[in-house]
Amino acid sequence: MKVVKFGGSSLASGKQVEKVFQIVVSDPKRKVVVVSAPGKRSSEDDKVTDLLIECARLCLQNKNPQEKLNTVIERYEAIAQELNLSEEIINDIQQDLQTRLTSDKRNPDKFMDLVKASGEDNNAKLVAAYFRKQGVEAHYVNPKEAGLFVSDEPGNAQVLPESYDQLFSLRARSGIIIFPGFFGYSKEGEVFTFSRSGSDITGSILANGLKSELYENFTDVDAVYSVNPFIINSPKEIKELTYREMRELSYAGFTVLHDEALVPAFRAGIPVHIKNTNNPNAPGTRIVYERDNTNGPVIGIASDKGFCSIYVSKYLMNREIGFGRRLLAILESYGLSYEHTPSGIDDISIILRENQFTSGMEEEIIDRIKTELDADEVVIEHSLALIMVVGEGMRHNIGTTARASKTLARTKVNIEMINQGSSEVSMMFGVKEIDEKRAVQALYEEFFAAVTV
Ligand SMILES: Nc1ncnc2c1ncn2[C@@H]1O[C@H](COP(=O)(O)OP(=O)(O)O)[C@@H](O)[C@H]1O
Ligand SMILES: N[C@@H](CC(=O)OP(=O)(O)O)C(=O)O
Repeated sequence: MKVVKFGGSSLASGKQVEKVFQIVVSDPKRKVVVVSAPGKRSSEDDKVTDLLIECARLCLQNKNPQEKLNTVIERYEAIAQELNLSEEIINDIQQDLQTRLTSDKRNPDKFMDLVKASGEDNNAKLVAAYFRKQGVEAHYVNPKEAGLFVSDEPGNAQVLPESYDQLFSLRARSGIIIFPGFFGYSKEGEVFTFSRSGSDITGSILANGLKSELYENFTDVDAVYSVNPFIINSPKEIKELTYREMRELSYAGFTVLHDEALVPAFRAGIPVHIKNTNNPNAPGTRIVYERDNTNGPVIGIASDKGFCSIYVSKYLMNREIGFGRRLLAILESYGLSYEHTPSGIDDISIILRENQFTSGMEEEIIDRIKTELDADEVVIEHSLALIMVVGEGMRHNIGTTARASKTLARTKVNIEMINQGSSEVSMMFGVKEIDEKRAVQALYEEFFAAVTV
């Protein structure tokens, strides 16, 4: 059997839901269908999840969410009308939203998760109703009833290991299971969501729990491209990737799959297949343990903005036992997570996402590093982009780093820092945000101009 996940773009309208139905029934092995909330119908449109977040925010500020709420309901209404579903489903959704929006707000983060999760929950009910209307046995299954338990971290939940065994029993159910993505329940029975785009994670958890032969992830592109299609027009499609390569690429900016979504499938050895709802006959991209290494050293180039670096230098830092630990402990005390720590003999840089800083935090941190660690220099550099060049072939190829840095030099992009991943399947270049696009374009030319991926 197969677990199939459809993203928000695949469920944005009635026409899209019809495509989803056709895809599911065309293969009897497609037993479990994980759905997201309706996404954007066009680039100017809103995602239902974003509208729900806005509704919850307004409620928390004691403001009237009615206008936003109406827009959410209109989205479901439009889908239901296109699919000729009865009014009843919309009444149920309306009632469900009212109940959630008038629930306990003493813990704002929990309230937010309860409202956010309604996007997928109500959509799963709607999709199940449509499948039944088409004469197919289909059942909405609630994550609590199925045993999908998660940690109680609002907006960032993690699956609890015992869930996997519980989910296995779903195999025995008759018909097609329509399962809402993006959230689970804590042991206390409260709703907690994964981080944004987390329906990908739900699909992978179910694939693992149900020991599925394949996890198919349907989205709105024909394949994972070797570079973000917003940076290069029609980039080369990737046919096959290893889990390690995809994990690095999704973490570094390939938003087509949530970066945490591979782990459950990987642990159970389940291949992941990315496919296009709008073009299901396209071969798509397979993510597997091992692949043939015939494409050259690099399989993909990802990039992301919004980073900063805390540069710390101190003469004889190399001899000072515990310096790194004490430096990271300062960041830990502010709840900051870091991405990379390239270092030299007397200096170290900590790379982190700059949106984690609250006002005044930066000055305090500089001050503490200077006084507590007696550092000679502490400088925070903002507006950095990280470019990740990824490929299993890099391990066996000499000179890939040299090729990449020469290319950036030729393009007149200054490299602020370099980090060769210890896994040897990636190398990272830090550049100024304004140089990101040019840098990625030049690297793409260098590594992909004459290559089949
Ligand atoms: N390297 C890449 N390959 C394919 N798509 C990418 C890549 N990098 C970013 N994307 C973006 O990911 C999008 C699909 O992910 P997402 O919007 O989350 O879809 P869904 O609605 O199916 O969850 C694509 O439309 C594309 O814009
Ligand atoms: N709807 C949620 C979860 C999700 O996975 O959505 P999508 O499949 O549209 O990325 C979000 O927007 O974060």
